[in-house]
Amino acid sequence: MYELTQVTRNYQKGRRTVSAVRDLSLTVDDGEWLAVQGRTGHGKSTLLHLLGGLDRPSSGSIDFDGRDLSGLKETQLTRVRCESFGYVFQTFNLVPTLSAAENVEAALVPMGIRGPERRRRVGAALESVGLADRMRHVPTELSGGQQQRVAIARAIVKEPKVLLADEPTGNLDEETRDDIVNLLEKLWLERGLTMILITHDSSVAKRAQRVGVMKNGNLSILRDSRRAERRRPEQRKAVAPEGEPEPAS
Ligand SMILES: Nc1ncnc2c1ncn2[C@@H]1O[C@H](COP(=O)(O)OP(=O)(O)OP(=O)(O)O)[C@@H](O)[C@H]1O
Repeated sequence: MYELTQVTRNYQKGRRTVSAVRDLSLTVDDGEWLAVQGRTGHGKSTLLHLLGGLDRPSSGSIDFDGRDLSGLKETQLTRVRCESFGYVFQTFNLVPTLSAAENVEAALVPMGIRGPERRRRVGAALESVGLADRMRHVPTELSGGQQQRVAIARAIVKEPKVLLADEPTGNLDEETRDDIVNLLEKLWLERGLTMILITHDSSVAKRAQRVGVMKNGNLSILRDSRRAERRRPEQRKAVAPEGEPEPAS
């Protein structure tokens, strides 16, 4: 799915060059769930933006399903973003004047999906996040957890291959956090998504198949239970103790 080779993303801060991501090489399997932890300012969001085609590397390549994202023209990249990637953010990023259904629908407009098919997909997406009865509510009429569910519906309504989530539970209380992680896991399993999730919360990260830590722009893998899970998927939740760091692969 993803093959990152020696990816670096530099930013200019006055005269100083900051390498937010530095010489990072990483492979992400089709259908895997990778959690990324790390202290603030160590490049997690920058990595997620690069994976989602929202930003381009200063050097190195990001191969996604056989295409180097860094070499695509803007129109091609927009298309890949639109069709293949769903995004979920800490602050939900819903349009305040639009209803839940309209917020979800907005993701389908650039894809040219119209009429009854659009309505069907919006209804199904809101139903799959448990909000079929809140379609006409605007964000201020919804709780934080419900707003994040709308944002998740907006991400999955496109039927993307990849779900990229930046601190999706960062603004939620513990109980709501667990509900949202359960929902993300259900969608990941049901839809065969590749899921890459940034979190400061170890109790969220431990639910993933693979956990990495970003430090100074590079990623070290702390735990990898993909092989064990492939053998015994029904025991997924039973696998897991944290291991020693090893280089990203
Ligand atoms: N657009 C930008 N322009 C300049 N510097 C940036 C930009 N985006 C990120 N940086 C810098 O790159 C470094 C990594 O930032 P990034 O947001 O990726 O970290 P992070 O690990 O996601 O942090 P947090 O947990 O606080 O979100 C920081 O030093 C940040 O100031």
